Amino acid sequence: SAITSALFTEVAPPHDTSGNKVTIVGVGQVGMACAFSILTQNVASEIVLVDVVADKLKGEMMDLQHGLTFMKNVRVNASTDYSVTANSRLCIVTAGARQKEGESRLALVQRNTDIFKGIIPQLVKYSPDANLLIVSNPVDILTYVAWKLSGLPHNRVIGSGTNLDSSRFRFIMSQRVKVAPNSCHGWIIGEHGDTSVPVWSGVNIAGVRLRDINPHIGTANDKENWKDVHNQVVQSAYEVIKLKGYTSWAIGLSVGTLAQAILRNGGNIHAVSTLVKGQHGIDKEVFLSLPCVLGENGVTHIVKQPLTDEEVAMLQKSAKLMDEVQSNLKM
Ligand SMILES: NC(=O)c1ccc[n+]([C@@H]2O[C@H](COP(=O)([O-])OP(=O)(O)OC[C@H]3O[C@@H](n4cnc5c(N)ncnc54)[C@H](O)[C@@H]3O)[C@@H](O)[C@H]2O)c1
Ligand SMILES: O=C1C[C@](c2ccsc2)(c2cccc(Nc3ccc(F)cc3)n2)NC(=O)[C@H]1Sc1ccccc1Cl
Repeated sequence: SAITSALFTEVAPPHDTSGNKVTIVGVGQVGMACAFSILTQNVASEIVLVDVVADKLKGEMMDLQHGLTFMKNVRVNASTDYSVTANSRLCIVTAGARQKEGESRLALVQRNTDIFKGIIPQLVKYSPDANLLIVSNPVDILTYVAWKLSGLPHNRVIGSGTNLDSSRFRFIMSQRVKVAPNSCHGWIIGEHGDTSVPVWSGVNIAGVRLRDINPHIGTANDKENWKDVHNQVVQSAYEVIKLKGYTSWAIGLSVGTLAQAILRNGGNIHAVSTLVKGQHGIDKEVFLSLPCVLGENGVTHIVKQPLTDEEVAMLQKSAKLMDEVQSNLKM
């Protein structure tokens, strides 16, 4: 235009894509909480939103764009056409149908698997070198589905897994101990949701294991009933659903932290869903959460936690059930 040609002398053609591009598929409650968390944590230089509902997609894009004067160097774009996602370093998938009251997990899985058939191949077509971060539920099975549909190496297909479960556990623990949640340490592993596995031997404050103080911690005959902390992780998820109808802020902050570890090649360790075949005697191709080292090549290491026979048995039970569900899926 007359103004820009009066204003600028072009020196070189600007690149139309930036180095730290993150795509988020699904601009529902979770997807937008992830977008806002990534925006405010300065994780990406460009955020691209994709959804099938064009009006909602454009509205969410505009609403974020109107706040960019308060941010430093980040751009926001959106389209229902996947070409807008080209050269993303990380693609986060929150798309899918929400669990309906009383809906069986298997019904939800097939519905979301069918949705993934239209998403995952498109993401890989335009960003073959990206990491995929799956959030949609049931997240462990859908991370397996995404891996199979993507053809990517399994280390670059990650599920948010028990990262949210673990953050709820640490918060609830912090309320008991009355110190900051990030000073309370504990790892929930295995299958995300109702059947997750708390590793009581690792629950600690400043490296002091609570089990060394209370040897019965996590068992039925523990006077302080610490097992209830894990029960509350599950109950609180249902309570939030009952109170507000969905969950968003905690999962959004969790995904922002995972994105930061991946995009900054941080080497941070998080409980995320990864291919666990060969770990803890699991011989099936299933994705469960274990403490993983995260960087720009996805999951580079899995921490070999010493587990009790009971903890191993719970992981193997989840692995068996998920393998059965996966074998019944029409991919
Ligand atoms: N892993 C976790 O810890 C965790 C936590 C909370 C929610 N979730 C899951 O995240 C998912 C999203 O939850 P929500 O509350 O945001 O649901 P939502 O219904 O608010 O949003 C889902 C979005 O996906 C979009 N969508 C549907 N089909 C699509 C397609 N083919 N392509 C692109 N977009 C599509 C919808 O238009 C909608 O905007 C659910 O599966 C939920 O269970 C996971
Ligand atoms: O995985 C989800 C999806 C869910 C959810 C909640 C209870 S079971 C699944 C979620 C998000 C959005 C919609 C719904 N709907 C819904 C869930 C259960 C139900 F019976 C009816 C509707 N649920 N909300 C969540 O916080 C997370 S984390 C979570 C869930 C169960 C145990 C422990 C954890 Cl850490």
